Amino acid sequence: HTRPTPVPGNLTQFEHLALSSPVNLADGHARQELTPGQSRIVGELPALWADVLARPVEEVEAEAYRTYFELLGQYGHRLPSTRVLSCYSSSVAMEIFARSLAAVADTALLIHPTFDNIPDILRGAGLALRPLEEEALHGGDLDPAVLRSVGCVFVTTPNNPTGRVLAEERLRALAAQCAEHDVVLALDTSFRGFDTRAQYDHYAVLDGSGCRWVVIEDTGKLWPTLELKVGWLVFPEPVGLPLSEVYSDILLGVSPLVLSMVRRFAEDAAGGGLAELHRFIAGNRAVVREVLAGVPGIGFPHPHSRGSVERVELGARSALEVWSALREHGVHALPCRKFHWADPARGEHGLRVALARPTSSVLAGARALRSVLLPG
Ligand SMILES: N=C(N)NC[C@@H](O)CC(=O)C(=O)O
Repeated sequence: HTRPTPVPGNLTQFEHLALSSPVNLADGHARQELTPGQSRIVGELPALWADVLARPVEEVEAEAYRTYFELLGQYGHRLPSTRVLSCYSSSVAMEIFARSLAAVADTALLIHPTFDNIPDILRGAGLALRPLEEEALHGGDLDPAVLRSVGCVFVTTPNNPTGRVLAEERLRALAAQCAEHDVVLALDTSFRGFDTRAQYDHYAVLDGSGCRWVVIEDTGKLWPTLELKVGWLVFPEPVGLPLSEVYSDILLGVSPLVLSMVRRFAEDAAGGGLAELHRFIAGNRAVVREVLAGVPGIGFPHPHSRGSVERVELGARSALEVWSALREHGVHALPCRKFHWADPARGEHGLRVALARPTSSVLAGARALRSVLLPG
């Protein structure tokens, strides 16, 4: 008699359960097959190892973030005031940011919904949180009374799991409000690689705004690099946060081999790989929508999302019950309850499906979901 698995307490624990499952459509990490160009880079790793041994690490690091940032339209790293700190992952970067922010502020205004490790990390650093609904963020200026009550506005863009992108004009207006109220503006841009609408030069806008800002960039969601990735903390000096000091508590630096591999993947992406990835993800999104078409009560609340995840609304069905039924088929998706960190009930009927997977896995998972939704 096996003990029933307790319901995981956060999204990453759901994802951990999925790691060894036959069809893992839970986490937002890239698990599609390597392209031929990417496979060739894997074959180059021994040569890259020798190459980085012969070069200064700061040169390898600058080459990596320049190539990656400029692949995605971001040129502000060239500004003399810009600092870039390389971290083992975007969540490590987030932890460093949270500890630094907590040294100078006690409350953050955080986009809602979003991936729950963000509020968990911010609260873990002792910060109180207020939710910023997407509609309010995209709708126009924020309420000055709210801005006066927080030390930071934190926005995930493109957002997870909605795919909603902060448009350039909205970023400009938000940064101006943050400058006016001396509120730190923080952006988590982990999904920007999937959406060209998120690839206008954010740094040009931020640098011109006069506000204090921090951007977290992430290479880990785009390419299937077995968790070999970099999270970058990007900010202007002075930013009024002890980022460098807290960084030095956590690490000295990331592997130059990983930096160099990221640079090569970014070069391959610039040579056509990124457009191919977008087509691949769009194809997998179409598979999910086609297989589930016609199932009563099913909805796709984010029709314009281009991110590597798709939220499916299940009508009156409980996402947790569907998640359990899917597990019987060896398939894992992600119940959306915990994305709604300030109002979990709004995630009760949502299920997120990962799209950065082999198309055969997406097809198998969507078919299993259809069979669970249409029993008999
Ligand atoms: N440090 C954590 N918790 N990592 C998981 C996170 O990367 C997964 C994610 O962002 C997503 O599945 O959308």
